[in-house]
Amino acid sequence: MSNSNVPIKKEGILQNSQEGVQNVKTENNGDVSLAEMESSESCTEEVKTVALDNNGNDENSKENLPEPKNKKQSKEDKKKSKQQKKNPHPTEKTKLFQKTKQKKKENAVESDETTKLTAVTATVTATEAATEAKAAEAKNDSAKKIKSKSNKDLPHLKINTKQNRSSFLCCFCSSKANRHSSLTSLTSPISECSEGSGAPATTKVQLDNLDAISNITISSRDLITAAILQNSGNATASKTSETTNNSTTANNNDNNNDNTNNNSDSVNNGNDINKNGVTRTESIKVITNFYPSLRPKSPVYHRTPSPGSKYQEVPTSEPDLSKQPKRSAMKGAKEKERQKLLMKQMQTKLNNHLNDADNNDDSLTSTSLLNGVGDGGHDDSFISNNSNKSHNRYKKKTVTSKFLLPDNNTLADDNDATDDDDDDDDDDADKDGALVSRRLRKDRRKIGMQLSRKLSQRPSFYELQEKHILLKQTPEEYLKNKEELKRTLVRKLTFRPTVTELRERQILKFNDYIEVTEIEEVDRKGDRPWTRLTPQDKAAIRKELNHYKSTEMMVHEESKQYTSQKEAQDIDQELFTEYEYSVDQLMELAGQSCAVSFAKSYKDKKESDVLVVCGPGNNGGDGLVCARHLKLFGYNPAIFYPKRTDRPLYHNLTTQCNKMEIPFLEKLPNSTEMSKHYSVIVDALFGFSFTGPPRGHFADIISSLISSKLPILSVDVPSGWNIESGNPDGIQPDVLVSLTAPKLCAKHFKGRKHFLGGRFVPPQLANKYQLNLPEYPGIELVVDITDVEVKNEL
Ligand SMILES: NC(=O)C1=CN([C@@H]2O[C@H](COP(=O)(O)OP(=O)(O)OC[C@H]3O[C@@H](n4cnc5c(N)ncnc54)[C@H](O)[C@@H]3O)[C@@H](O)[C@H]2O)[C@@H](O)CC1
Ligand SMILES: [K+]
Repeated sequence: MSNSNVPIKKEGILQNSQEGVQNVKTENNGDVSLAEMESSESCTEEVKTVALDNNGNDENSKENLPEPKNKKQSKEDKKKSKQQKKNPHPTEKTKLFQKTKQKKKENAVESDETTKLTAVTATVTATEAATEAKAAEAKNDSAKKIKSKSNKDLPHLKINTKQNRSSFLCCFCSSKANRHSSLTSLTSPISECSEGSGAPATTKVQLDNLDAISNITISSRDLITAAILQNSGNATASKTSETTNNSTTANNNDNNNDNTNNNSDSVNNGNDINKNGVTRTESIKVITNFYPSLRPKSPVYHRTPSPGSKYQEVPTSEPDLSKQPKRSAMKGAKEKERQKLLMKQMQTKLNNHLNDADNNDDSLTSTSLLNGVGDGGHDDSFISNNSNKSHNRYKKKTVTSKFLLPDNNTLADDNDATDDDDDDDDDDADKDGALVSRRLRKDRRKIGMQLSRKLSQRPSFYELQEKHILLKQTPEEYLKNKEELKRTLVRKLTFRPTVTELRERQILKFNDYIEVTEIEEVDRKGDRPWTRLTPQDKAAIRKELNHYKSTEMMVHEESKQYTSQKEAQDIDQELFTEYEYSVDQLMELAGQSCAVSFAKSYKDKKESDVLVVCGPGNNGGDGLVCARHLKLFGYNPAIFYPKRTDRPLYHNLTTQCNKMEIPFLEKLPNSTEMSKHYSVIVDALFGFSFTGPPRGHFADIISSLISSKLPILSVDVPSGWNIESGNPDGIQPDVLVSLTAPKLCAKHFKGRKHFLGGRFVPPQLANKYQLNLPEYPGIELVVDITDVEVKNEL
């Protein structure tokens, strides 16, 4: 059975190269040829692949070209080909080639001492010497073709120079120590391995060229691919090696007849066995970081050369597909609980760490990072900083770590599998560990700041109470406060004033009783139906009522001859509305009537000073007009006008007084000064619209007027009097000038003179309201009614 029929794809796994990528290749001619791809600084990330078809041929090479070579190598190959043509003895050629490569390898060791390598174990067996000549010829032909092609166009191994870890394992020395030595010094010939004594000379030639493949980095994906392929290849080789030893040898002989197939097979079939019984095996052990399940549980790579056997058995190990993860990657029902638990642990640990000094690396290294707590916890791997070895293995996860967790015991299994390999990288692990520590510290600070900021933004206790999230009081306290409030209100109700007290304070006003008397029936049927009362009808009704009230009706004695305040206001409004008088007209006549009454009353006080006190209403306007006429009559008036009105009428009246050089007092003199400077006071504060007790400063003004003891002439109504009942404690004017008609309160006037002014009331209106006004004598504007019995006052 020919191994060439097994489509095995192999990649040279190299690491950490800054110099480029190189390829290892064997030939079926028994001689080991190394096709080195030229190193180039510009292609540190370049990926070179080898793609093989099912026949084991290189798909990338349409012409099945051999491995690419640089010019220098091509020249060397040319020389070797020439030498082979001249002296086709394979042994001498191999020796020369080995010497050359040994020198190159030593130079590479000096220039690349700091390079890290992980894992590649390769054993290559050579074919029989009889086929070397033919293979050399084929190689020579291939090298010529390569000259015309660039390296990029040639078939190549897929090698990524990204830094990563892998294991390099010597198949000849399966022991830990020797593997270690092979890893740390890949450039040294494998023949130096003490336990690789079983390796034939041809193998030494192959491994001597490993210096060219040192220090090359591959990606994780490549490592995984290589691991899978390598494992399958090893398995295939192991299964077939024992049973097909002889046939394999024959097959190799067949392959020698085809140079192109030889080239491919030499790369592909690392487990091929030549007829000398030397096993050609490459073993690659790859430790992947992201797919632990792909790793063999017990990675044992044995080379167990059987005595007398021509091949080497390499046991393989399959990935344990039945292995279950410790935590489910799916978001299950318990996922939230698990996340809560992790968050609790994280917060506890963070609080402890935040209290520690930032430069305390030891405390940091006692923590672990947990990935993906916030996003579902898909990655449950932990990093334990107690072990620097683990840092290196998990450094990629550290970059994406988000939270700290106090857990460092989850790497037991992984460490078991990699302890031996990680011993080789202690120095690197220290550096990586420092990086991880800094990263951890940075993440920890960032998380700490975020949490601190969130904590600082949390609502306070009182805010929660205001938002009714937290109850301000317990239910018991609420009921207790409610009962207390109820008792307080009931106690206050018991202290409320009685009806009598409210009546005394004039808060409640109502009649104590109603007297009902029987009267004779009155026929009120008219000649025509009453639909709308005319003013004459109203006047007739009012007259009838007044007559009835004054003669027959059993009413209060004071109400028999006087009308109400309401009636006086109605007459006033009717003058303005029905008779279309203006206020100016009536006010001028009213004021003039007051001045005439003043002159009639105080004939001996001409040229004396008169204080005219004006209020805010029309009664005050009457006072302004009176003052102007007093000025004209020869008196010396002064006006105190504390509350002025902005209406044009009053503005004009004020202006007129000013033009008449009547002074306006800014301040009312006290009673003493008032009595000293003035002879008479004209009271024009309030008229018939006054209600209630005087408000504001008017009470003091009225008191001052009373205290002055000066004679007071009141316009229409003594200010501060109740329009119907008067005020015995108020102003007691010397002269009262009633306008239009005497008001009910005029009954209480006990002064010296009582005049009726306002000779402007139309007779119809007087008749309407049954005023029974006295006749004005002659052309007088006023009539003295001091001694006249007034029957119908307003
Ligand atoms: N048809 C008539 O009888 C005429 C009446 N005239 C005069 O107009 C007067 C009526 O004028 P008004 O209707 O403007 O009334 P008032 O001149 O009597 O005064 C009303 C003003 O006094 C204020 N006031 C009322 N009660 C108060 C209180 N307790 N404390 C403090 N301020 C109080 C009111 O707020 C209002 O500004 C009559 O008395 C008379 O002097 C004349 O001007 C023309 C014709
Ligand atoms: K008055």
